[in-house]
Amino acid sequence: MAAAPILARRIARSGVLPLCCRPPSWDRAPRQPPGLPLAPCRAFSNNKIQVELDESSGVAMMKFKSPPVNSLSLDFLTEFSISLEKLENDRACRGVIITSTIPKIFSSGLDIMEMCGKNVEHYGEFWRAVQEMWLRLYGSNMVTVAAVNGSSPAGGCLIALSCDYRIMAENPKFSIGLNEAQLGIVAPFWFKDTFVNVVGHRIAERSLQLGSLHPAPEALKLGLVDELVPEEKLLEKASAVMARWLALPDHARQLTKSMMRKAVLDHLVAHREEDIKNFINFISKESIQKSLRMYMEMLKKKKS
Ligand SMILES: CCCCC/C=C\C/C=C\CCC/C=C/C(=O)SCCNC(=O)CCNC(=O)[C@H](O)C(C)(C)COP(=O)(O)OP(=O)(O)OC[C@H]1O[C@@H](n2cnc3c(N)ncnc32)[C@H](O)[C@@H]1OP(=O)(O)O
Repeated sequence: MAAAPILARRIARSGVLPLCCRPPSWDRAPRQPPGLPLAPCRAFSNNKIQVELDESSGVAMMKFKSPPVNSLSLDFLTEFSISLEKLENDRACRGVIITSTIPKIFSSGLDIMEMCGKNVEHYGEFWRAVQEMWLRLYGSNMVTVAAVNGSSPAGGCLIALSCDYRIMAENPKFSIGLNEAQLGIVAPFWFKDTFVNVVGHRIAERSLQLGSLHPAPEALKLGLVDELVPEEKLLEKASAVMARWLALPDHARQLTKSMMRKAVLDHLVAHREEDIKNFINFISKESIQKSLRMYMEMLKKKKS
């Protein structure tokens, strides 16, 4: 466990080469000729994320398993970035499906405790890890499909928004959205840009100002998710969608993805340090700390 902060610092300081700056790895996994025995499944599991790569299809299944709510702590974010990096560098992997092992929760977003009562150095390290995760996921050369099998507020929604395709369980009790305004905080420009790129400016403006969490059927209407399916069919559907996307030549799809996302990625890459300073200044304000504490109390009261 003591290695985690060191690892976090290492990965955070190493800098990321997002999609737009990396040479595309074209046609990564050759299709296995029919008749050969199935290629083995390779798995690696850290504390909070479990990954299984099926070499015959080139598809990895990434499952969040950090109870109680898959909150995005510094350790979680570090594991997430490392897992993405491993898959990105693995020529056998062409796509990743992201889902959760926790019933009813995809991810509860950034871990609020990482933003409460800590020192400036910690805030900087944490925010760099949030940036790193997004740069890797939004800039990934792989096909990324989010199988959203539970609620997905704020940072959880950002993960889904950063994928190429979103399928959500059709349970109206599950909601998704960038609800930062409800916590008295502000979604940074790159959360906003990712949201706008998915749902368009007007819907994003209204939803962000109100800090809305949209129940699954509403999320579908807004285009925030691409389809709803019964929960038990979610992974089957995600695999079918993945197969359709992987049927295209990798290089054409990757260059198209890069063209669509480059401006937004470049914006953060060019302003990374300034963005970290803004976060530190913002989150260190006593009024913001008070809002976050009140929000956490409200969450605890809701339980009792
Ligand atoms: C112009 C100037 C601009 C400058 C801007 C610069 C920078 C930007 C600044 C800040 C940006 C920050 C961006 C933040 C993004 C985020 O992601 S914030 C997190 C938002 N998340 C939420 O609001 C979710 C809150 N949680 C819930 O709604 C529910 O917990 C749930 C996920 C729906 C699950 O509900 P349920 O199953 O009923 O579980 P509980 O509510 O009982 O929760 C269990 C325990 O987990 C704790 N917890 C829940 N969420 C979080 C979280 N995100 N972080 C930490 N802990 C969390 C909860 O308190 C319970 O704990 P206990 O068991 O009571 O100890």
